[in-house]
Amino acid sequence: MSVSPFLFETKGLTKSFGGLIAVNAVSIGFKECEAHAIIGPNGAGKSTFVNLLTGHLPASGGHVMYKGSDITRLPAHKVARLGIGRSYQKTNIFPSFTCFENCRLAAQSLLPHSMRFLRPAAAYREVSARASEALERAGLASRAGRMAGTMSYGEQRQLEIAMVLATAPQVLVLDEPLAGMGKEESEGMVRLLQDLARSYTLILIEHDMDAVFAIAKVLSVMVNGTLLESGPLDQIRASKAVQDAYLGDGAEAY
Ligand SMILES: Nc1ncnc2c1ncn2[C@@H]1O[C@H](COP(=O)(O)OP(=O)(O)OP(=O)(O)O)[C@@H](O)[C@H]1O
Repeated sequence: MSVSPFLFETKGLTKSFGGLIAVNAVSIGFKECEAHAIIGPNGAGKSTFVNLLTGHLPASGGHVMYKGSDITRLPAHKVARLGIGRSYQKTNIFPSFTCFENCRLAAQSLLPHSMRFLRPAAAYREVSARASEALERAGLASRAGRMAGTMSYGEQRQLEIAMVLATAPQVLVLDEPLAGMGKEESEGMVRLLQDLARSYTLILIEHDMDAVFAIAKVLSVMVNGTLLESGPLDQIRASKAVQDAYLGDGAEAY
């Protein structure tokens, strides 16, 4: 039996909503510690695809493989516990809690089973340490005691990333992390994601093509639920099919 070169992989993944096939037999491989962006016009099926990847939606067909195991039927909380962290298009924080408390809650929610046997004080220390590390990694150490809802929009999106990091993931699945950000905030987020791409497997949905080109090493292009092409940045940039369908004259419209 051949060993897959991929950490995370879909095989013929399909999702229908009634008569609409939102994701149509999509097979994509994600290598360890590689930044991989999924791009495509509105309605191409990108969010549905990552919802299938992370167990937030049940697949109609096909498979999701992680470290050689079939995880297609696992619910979202079990997928998360395997080390697949996920952020959402909309901010998902508790605004009246501090940044530290938000991260601590995130860390606690995915406490590994092994840690459930720790005494409460030791578990509290471990969870607090994870929360502090995550804030530091996301560039928010100085904001630990700040009430989340009083921060700028850009910092709230950074906090969301910190909350995912607090769950000690190996894979980060980020759905439009730059959405709604101004120029300066976007630049800060790109730097953060470039840094994270050095230690995590990053799966990114993003419409900002400058950001995608600055962060991702591999691109997969979806159009109308199907995978048009998947490959290294230069291959996708040079692809006639991709230019015609997506990156051509109208690319900036997305
Ligand atoms: N829960 C649902 N029920 C019915 N149709 C849905 C559902 N979720 C998504 N769709 C449809 O599936 C298609 C793919 O949507 P999806 O949100 O995955 O696209 P997308 O590429 O993420 O778009 P965007 O870039 O605008 O976020 C669209 O036609 C959408 O209307």
